[in-house]
Amino acid sequence: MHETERRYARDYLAESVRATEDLAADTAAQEVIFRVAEATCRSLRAGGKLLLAGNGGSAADAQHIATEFVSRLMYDRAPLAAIALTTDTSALTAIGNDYGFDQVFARQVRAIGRPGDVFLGITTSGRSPNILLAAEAAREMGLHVFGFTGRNGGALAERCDATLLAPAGQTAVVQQLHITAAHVVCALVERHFFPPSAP
Ligand SMILES: O=C(CO)[C@@H](O)[C@H](O)[C@H](O)[C@H](O)COP(=O)(O)O
Ligand SMILES: [Zn+2]
Repeated sequence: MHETERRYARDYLAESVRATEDLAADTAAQEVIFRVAEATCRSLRAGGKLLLAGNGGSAADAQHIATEFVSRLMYDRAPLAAIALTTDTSALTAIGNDYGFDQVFARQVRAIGRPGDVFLGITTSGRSPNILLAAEAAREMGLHVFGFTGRNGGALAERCDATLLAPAGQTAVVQQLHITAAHVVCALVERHFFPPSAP
C-alpha cells in the first residue's frame, strides 16, 4: 500500500475516533438517545412497535437495528417488536412503481403504523424525500417521530419530536455514529425489559 493510502486510512480512523468522542461528550445527542429509548419502551409496553427507515447504508442500519430488537442484542431474552421498512422488495417496488420512490416508506407507515408506535428515520443529509414524507405520515398518524441525521438536521429535524445531530462531516462517519447511537438505544430498551441479573 502506498504511503498516501496509508495516511488516508490513519486519518480516517483518527477522524472516526474524534467523532465518536464528540458523540460521547454531546449531551444533547444523548438526550435524544434517551428519548427514543423511553418512547420505545412505552410503546412496546402498550403493545406497539418501532418502525425504522433509511436509504443506502442507512437502510442497512435500519435493518440491523430492527433485527437486534427482534432477535437479540446483548443476551438471550424474549423478542421485541421492531420492523425496518426497507426489506420487503415487493412493497418497495410496487409502491415505488405505482406511487413514486418518495412514497416507499410513507405508505408503509400508513399501512402498519399505529398511534403510539415509534418511527425512527435515518438520513445523513436530513433531506431524503422518502424519509421526510414518512416522518410527516407518522406524525399525522400519532406516532412518536425521531430522526438521526448529520450535523445540521436538514429538513427532517422540523418534522421530528427530537433529532440526533451526529457530530461528524463525512457521510460514512455520520453513519458510524448513527449505528453506535442506535445500539445504545437498543441496549437501553433491552435492559429496561430484561434487567441483567446482578453478578
Ligand atoms: O452508505 C452510503 C455512504 O456511506 C450510501 O449508500 C448512502 O447511504 C446513500 O448515498 C444514501 O442515498 C444517502 O441518503 P441520506 O443519508 O442522505 O438520506
Ligand atoms: Zn456507507
